[in-house]
Amino acid sequence: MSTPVKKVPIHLQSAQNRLLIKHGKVVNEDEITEDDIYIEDGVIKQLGRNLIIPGGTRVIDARGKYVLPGGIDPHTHFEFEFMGAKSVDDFYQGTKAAVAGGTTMIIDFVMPKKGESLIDAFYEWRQKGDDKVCCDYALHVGLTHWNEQVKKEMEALCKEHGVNSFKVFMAYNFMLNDAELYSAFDTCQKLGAIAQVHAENGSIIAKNVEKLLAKGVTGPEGHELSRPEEVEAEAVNRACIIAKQVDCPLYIVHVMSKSAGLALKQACERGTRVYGETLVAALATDGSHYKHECFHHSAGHVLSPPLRPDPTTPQFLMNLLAQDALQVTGSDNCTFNKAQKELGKEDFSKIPNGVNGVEDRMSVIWEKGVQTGIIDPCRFVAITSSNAAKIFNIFPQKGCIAVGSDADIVIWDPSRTRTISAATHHQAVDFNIFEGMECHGVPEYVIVNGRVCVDEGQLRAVEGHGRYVDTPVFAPYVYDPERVADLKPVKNGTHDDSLPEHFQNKVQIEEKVCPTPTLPDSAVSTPSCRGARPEGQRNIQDSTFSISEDLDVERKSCIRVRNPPGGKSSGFW
Ligand SMILES: NC(=O)NCCC(=O)O
Ligand SMILES: [Zn+2]
Repeated sequence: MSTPVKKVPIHLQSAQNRLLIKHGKVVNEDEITEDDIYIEDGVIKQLGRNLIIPGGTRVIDARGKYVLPGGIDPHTHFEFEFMGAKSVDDFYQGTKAAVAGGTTMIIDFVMPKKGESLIDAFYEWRQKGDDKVCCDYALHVGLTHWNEQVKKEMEALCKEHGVNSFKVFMAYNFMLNDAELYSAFDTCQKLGAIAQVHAENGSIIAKNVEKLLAKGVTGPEGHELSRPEEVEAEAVNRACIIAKQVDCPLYIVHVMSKSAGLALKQACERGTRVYGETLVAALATDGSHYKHECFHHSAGHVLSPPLRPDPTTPQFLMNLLAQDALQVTGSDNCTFNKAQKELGKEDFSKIPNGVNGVEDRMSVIWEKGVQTGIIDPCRFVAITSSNAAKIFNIFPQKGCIAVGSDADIVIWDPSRTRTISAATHHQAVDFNIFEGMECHGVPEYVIVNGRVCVDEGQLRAVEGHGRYVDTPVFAPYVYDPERVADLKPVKNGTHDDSLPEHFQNKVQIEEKVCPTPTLPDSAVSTPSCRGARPEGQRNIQDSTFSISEDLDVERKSCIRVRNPPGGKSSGFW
């Protein structure tokens, strides 16, 4: 376990804002190149061979290693009050663990209580996250009820708070009915947002739970029995049909079963704009654990939708990822300790739902996907970072190794192995669903916004080092895929203080909101005004020399960017 590192005042930070990564194999979603990477002030400034760089730059030798974009985990629940308990990984512990495993950005879910203002809940989440995050983060917002006020607040969240995704639930006691789903999707479409869906038929589940408990089935095995896979598949299908009526792009979170994956694939073939996320849990474990004699073991695996009893499910889902029938992997990290899981000791329906995964996602997916030969390293990058960055409209700032992109980078040693255990992981939770799994692929260095946060395997995460990142509406990869061919990131060359071409192509620039934007329009990147950030905190190290001094990240943040609405299409990869 590492010791937590507290925020270091700017004047005491040591000089290490310049890094050169040499001799590695640079993996992007579309190609592998043998380039060196020069990083300064948190941004990739040069990519290529024989780079001319300033003296005093730290050099990391990545010979024999892959150099990957840092992972983006688009599905976490840190410090989340749910089913009578609060998840034990907070934004510090959770993002620290993320970084330890090679993830450099997470997207968490703001979850308003039923009837609560969405904006109030958003601020509550910012308060929980801003000072604690060890890596960048963004927020989706849950719609736990539906009315005109919600609609208004969705608009404000999109226009003023950098939110472009809203999650609706078809299960739990805050689920929406079909008419409400229709209105929520319609609103998302008009705003240029993405609708996310927890797809399970909540009414069927409630009846099944009643029946099972009446029959005396009270243990964790009842969890999967009450939510069989057709109950998931039916909801996926229904959500797709509803979304298609209003032409709303849809993102199905945590696809956990073969039937649900196939329902999604078929909807896509029928012309629905739908993207699918599966979980690392679903790719590496299965429902056999619900039959384990130890309550803590079986309850430790309870999440919704459940792991499936069919042991061929994990490989089936990996194949769907390989075929691009699914596009994204998340963790749905929502961790409850053994004592909290005991809330459901007498009744499986009261076991707080959720498992770990934010730390182990990268290694486990490498093991089950690349090591087995089902996917190659490029596809690994696509499903662990680039596709999420595209869907949530932060590509190529994130999810990409290109000139002008954030220096969120993992140097990955495919020849080393590690064995996962709750005894050695960095998460707060006292259980690990991947206990004992040996994984090839270890992050030897993890660079977060230009700072080396895992250094030769040693975790040096910094509380508060991350920023809130806006996710602008009308993601071209979702709303305007025909234009995507023009949005190629710059894969070599030097940052010359002007906006990299790929950013120019991508965005319409709109100066507003912040009082003193002094940066020229040409030097704009995607993140926009973020609140509650002390002046200077983003500058991670002292610097007396810069080859591109004009690109001041703090000032850069004061210009908003917005993507224009575009045409429609049924798919983009
Ligand atoms: N998935 C789960 O079981 N817990 C987290 C909440 C949710 O995503 O449904
Ligand atoms: Zn979730």
